[in-house]
Amino acid sequence: MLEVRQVSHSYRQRRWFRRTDHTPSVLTDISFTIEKGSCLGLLGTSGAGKSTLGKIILGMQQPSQGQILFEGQDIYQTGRHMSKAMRRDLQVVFQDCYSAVNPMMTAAEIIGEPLDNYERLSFAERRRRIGELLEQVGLSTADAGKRPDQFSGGQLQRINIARAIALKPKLIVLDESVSSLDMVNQTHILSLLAELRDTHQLSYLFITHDIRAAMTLCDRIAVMDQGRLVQQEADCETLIHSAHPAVRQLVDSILSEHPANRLVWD
Ligand SMILES: Nc1ncnc2c1ncn2[C@@H]1O[C@H](COP(=O)(O)OP(=O)(O)OP(=O)(O)O)[C@@H](O)[C@H]1O
Repeated sequence: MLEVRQVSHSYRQRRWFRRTDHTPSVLTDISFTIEKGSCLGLLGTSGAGKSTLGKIILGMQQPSQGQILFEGQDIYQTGRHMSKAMRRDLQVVFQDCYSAVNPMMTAAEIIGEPLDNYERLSFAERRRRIGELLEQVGLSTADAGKRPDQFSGGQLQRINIARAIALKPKLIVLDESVSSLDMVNQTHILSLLAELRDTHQLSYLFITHDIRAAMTLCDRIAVMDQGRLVQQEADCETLIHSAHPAVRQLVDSILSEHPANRLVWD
């Protein structure tokens, strides 16, 4: 469904009285595919280039080189912006659930926004769809009139997920979508995402630095280091025992949280 083909990128820096400069390469020759109904975890430490790649896949940043093929079509083929139909099929859920919403809007207005942009629904149908979406993400129709400050972080992320699935997209980029939540909420949102993937045949690109979360949700995990894809595995055991320093760093960062694996100083 999605093919990232030999993508490289460096940001341009505009300077006064000088030609535009290119910064060093942020992404180098990245290739992978995501099949329908599957979830690829994109892991890497801070600055590895994960969010840049997410933006490129979402049509927000044209890559310096390479192609993003969505259902066989290059999303940048018509210039700098992707078509409206493709934008509908590609949605995103960001890490910061509070800044992703307008604090003055109600849950119904937030979830209803993409419906208003893409579909001409009657008042009753719009209301029915919003109620259905709220229930799909584990909230209730009674929450429709509440504003963001009346929800917990976990509940508000559910509203963001409801907005992302409102148009029945084919692929959702989850950019650190559970990272700011506590462990209990993380677990709930991860199982909600798994349930939605199965019922709607959704595909996910799950961007994270948390290998545990990735192993919970993803069928395959790709690890990035300094703009390069250094390992891609479907089998968690193989990944856990990888000798690559970038993978080891991610694996060791979770193991050290377990008391039995902590260093003991005499
Ligand atoms: N708009 C920009 N202009 C110039 N450089 C940028 C821009 N956005 C990101 N970068 C640089 O690109 C590199 C990769 O950043 P990116 O945000 O993609 O990494 P990341 O893996 O998502 O990191 P994090 O996990 O901290 O969000 C970094 O060195 C960053 O400074």
